[in-house]
Amino acid sequence: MEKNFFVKSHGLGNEYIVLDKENIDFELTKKAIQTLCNVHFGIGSDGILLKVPSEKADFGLRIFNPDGSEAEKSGNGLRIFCKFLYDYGFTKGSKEFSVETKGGIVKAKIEKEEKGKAKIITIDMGKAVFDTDKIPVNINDKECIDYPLKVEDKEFKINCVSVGNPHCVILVDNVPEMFDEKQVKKYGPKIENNPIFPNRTNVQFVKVIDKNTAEIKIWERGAGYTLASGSSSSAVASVLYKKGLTDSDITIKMEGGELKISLDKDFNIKMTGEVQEICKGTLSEELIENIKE
Ligand SMILES: N[C@H](CCC[C@H](N)C(=O)O)C(=O)O
Repeated sequence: MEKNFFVKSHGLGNEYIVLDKENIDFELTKKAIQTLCNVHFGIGSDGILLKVPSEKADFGLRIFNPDGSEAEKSGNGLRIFCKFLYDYGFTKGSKEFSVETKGGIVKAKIEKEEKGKAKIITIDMGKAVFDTDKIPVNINDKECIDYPLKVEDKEFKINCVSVGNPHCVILVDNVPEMFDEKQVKKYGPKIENNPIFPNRTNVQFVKVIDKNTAEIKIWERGAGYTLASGSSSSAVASVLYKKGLTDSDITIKMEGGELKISLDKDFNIKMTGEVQEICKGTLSEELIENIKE
């Protein structure tokens, strides 16, 4: 692989740049991440996936948001990373392997390939956790379900969960006006940065369609409005199942496409969906010089 080789892929329109730490000759600083993710000064992306060594799993992954912050988990990011590992020969043909993330070790399975390239991937996203001290959410209650949160002129009933990264799930049935991109972009950051979330949070606005289908709009921590999110889909499915609003197998519909989520009775999550490579190449010397400044 050439020095500073990169691949850019997307999972349902939520795109990432993949880099291999052993193959780049610059530090992935906050400035480097922000530049690479910027569509004008860099490649443009919803985040960076950095392949790193692991002692505990077959592979290691660090996930960075465009604002430079590090995420514990990313569902689309994991599917994109596992496609990269399989397509570029790192798994030596194996279709099942493990990946260590900041939010725990996950198992991956290449479900479907076409011409030797991974197309559909299932990720065991780990277990949904509702304990407020583990999410974390700074409120006195042990769990944060239907908790009233005032945000400017609105009061939301929030449901918080961690799937490795923190999520704040809001059903729109009593705030139907919130199922709208403009409204999500207005209130999303105010919730993301609310002081009850010491590590900030991802935010989802949810419309339940039936017992096996929900539709969501997403405001991501450190990334903003995105067309799809695997960890958000996992978080929403867990909250809806816990509240008895849906069954344990659910399709989450998003602007960028849909993901299949299945839960067991202990809230262990499986997520299945497509991934597509967009482009690959090497970062130019001039870009790297700018990043290093
Ligand atoms: N912004 C998220 C990470 C990426 C999540 C999303 N892209 C996904 O597919 O899960 C966070 O800071 O927790």
